[in-house]
Amino acid sequence: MATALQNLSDYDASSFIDISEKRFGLVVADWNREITDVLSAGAYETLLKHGANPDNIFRNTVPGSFELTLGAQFLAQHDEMDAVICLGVVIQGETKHDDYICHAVAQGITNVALKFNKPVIFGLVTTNTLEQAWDRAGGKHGNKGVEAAVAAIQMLGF
Ligand SMILES: Nc1c(NC[C@H](O)[C@H](O)[C@H](O)CO)[nH]c(=O)[nH]c1=O
Ligand SMILES: CC(=O)[C@@H](O)COP(=O)(O)O
Repeated sequence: MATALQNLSDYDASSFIDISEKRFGLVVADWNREITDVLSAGAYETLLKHGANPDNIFRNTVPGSFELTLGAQFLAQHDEMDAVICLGVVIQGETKHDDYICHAVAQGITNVALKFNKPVIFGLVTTNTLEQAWDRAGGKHGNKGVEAAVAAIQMLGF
């Protein structure tokens, strides 16, 4: 279902588990920082809203979305880390570079989740335009950071 038909910030919290003792890593790309900061705030506030302890949320910044995978692995490798949320914004450029980044990050994050057998969430905004990115960072389509935090909570209750 396209994001235009499913607001990223709409969800049903009725089945959420107690996350007060869960430890979350936030890995945030510094590229497009003015947007990724909004995604990060959305994820952080959603975790707190549903009972996470702020002392158990560990935010780290990486240079760009391509580095999200290694940043996620740095955190996921620790047994005490329960879930990792990766947040970035890749906006189509003049070349195919954005395609390579997005595909590498999607596969890389999947590999880290499978390797360490824990939720590693793909919170990557992959758009054609800056406007589309803002639409998914607190705009008309909601906040991808909220969606990513909800996915982490839901997977911890799997
Ligand atoms: N163009 C975007 C990038 N590019 C940088 C890469 O992610 C990476 O940091 C670089 O290739 C060095 O390894 N990153 C984004 O997050 N968003 C973009 O739109
Ligand atoms: C994907 C990006 O925006 C950046 O890494 C490269 O853009 P471009 O393809 O215009 O060089």
